[in-house]
Amino acid sequence: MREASRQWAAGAAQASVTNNSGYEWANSAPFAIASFGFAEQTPGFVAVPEIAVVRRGRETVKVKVRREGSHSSSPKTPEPLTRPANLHTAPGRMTQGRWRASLDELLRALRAGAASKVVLSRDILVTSESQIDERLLASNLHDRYPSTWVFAAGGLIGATPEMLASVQNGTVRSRVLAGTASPGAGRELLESVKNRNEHHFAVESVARALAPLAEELYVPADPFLLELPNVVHLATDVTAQISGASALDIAGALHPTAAVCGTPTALAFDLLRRLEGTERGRYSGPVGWIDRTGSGEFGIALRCGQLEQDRRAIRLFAGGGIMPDSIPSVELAETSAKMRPMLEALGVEDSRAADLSGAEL
Ligand SMILES: C=C(O[C@@H]1C=C(C(=O)O)C=C[C@H]1O)C(=O)O
Repeated sequence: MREASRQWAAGAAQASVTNNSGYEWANSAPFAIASFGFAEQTPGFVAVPEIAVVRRGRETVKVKVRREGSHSSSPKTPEPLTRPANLHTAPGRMTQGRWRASLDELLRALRAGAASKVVLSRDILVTSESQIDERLLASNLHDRYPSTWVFAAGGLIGATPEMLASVQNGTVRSRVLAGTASPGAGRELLESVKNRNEHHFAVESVARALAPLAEELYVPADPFLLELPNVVHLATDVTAQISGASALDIAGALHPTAAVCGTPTALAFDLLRRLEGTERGRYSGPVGWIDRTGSGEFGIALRCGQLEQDRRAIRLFAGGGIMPDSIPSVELAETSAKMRPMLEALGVEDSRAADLSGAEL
């Protein structure tokens, strides 16, 4: 991410911008879309669209980018949206059975004091007889989960409720989530010591990463409830004033938070790498956009799936924070609930049955 930040700062600064829109903010064009791996070795994805339609509130701007020496291609007429045909769910690399076995081992390690919290994830594979149309998925996610940030970057598509870093003229906002329950169980969630501790680790990891960079830092004492159609989360909005750092720099400094890795970071990372039988890729990494001035938004890539090369399969991921007193069946149900948005967006009718059919217990 550091390298991406350096290259973007050097490249975008040279862009000459003609702004006919009448909107001041359009001077910050061009915009890049970027997504990075959970692990540092995973290749990232950065794209500067030749034509981008950028909307802020009610204001819409069409941004055209022409690279020196390249001819601008004329835009193609978009194909109509298509639904995937004959969807089938299959076990992922980390089946429910493997996940359970890993969870048991992880609980033993946590109870022996190996770490305080570790996020353990699993995956399922959804295949289709036709190519999966990411525009349809993004549009369905946006309709059903309007309070989330919907993304599609290099075949990684999802609707995340968690904002790693939103940066606008030196003001940084981070929405930290950790601690999850079924919709309607918010009161119990707020009173649950296990969930409050789990949440505290995540907030602390964000505050600790921002503190050395920030001129001002505000961390609310208590979380609020973020209600979504599939789950309810404990949430804390951390804000800071940081000058001279771009959205990429700040997202890079924050990642990985304890919401997706654990506490302490290095020990949790080693444990999850050993116990997760899947490669996370860009799931749970930073995903978002940045403009020429360094302002931008990077969410954490959650509630998402990665399209396979031929676009006839998509791998869905979900995880949860494991604490020494976690109850396996509750944690498993939580990962199923977190896969629901993507299964619904694909048009899988019974998402619970679909997850189970991909389970291979
Ligand atoms: C890891 C995921 O979600 C994260 C873990 C949470 C938890 O353990 O309670 C809650 C929100 C996210 O920070 C995921 O959705 O895959």
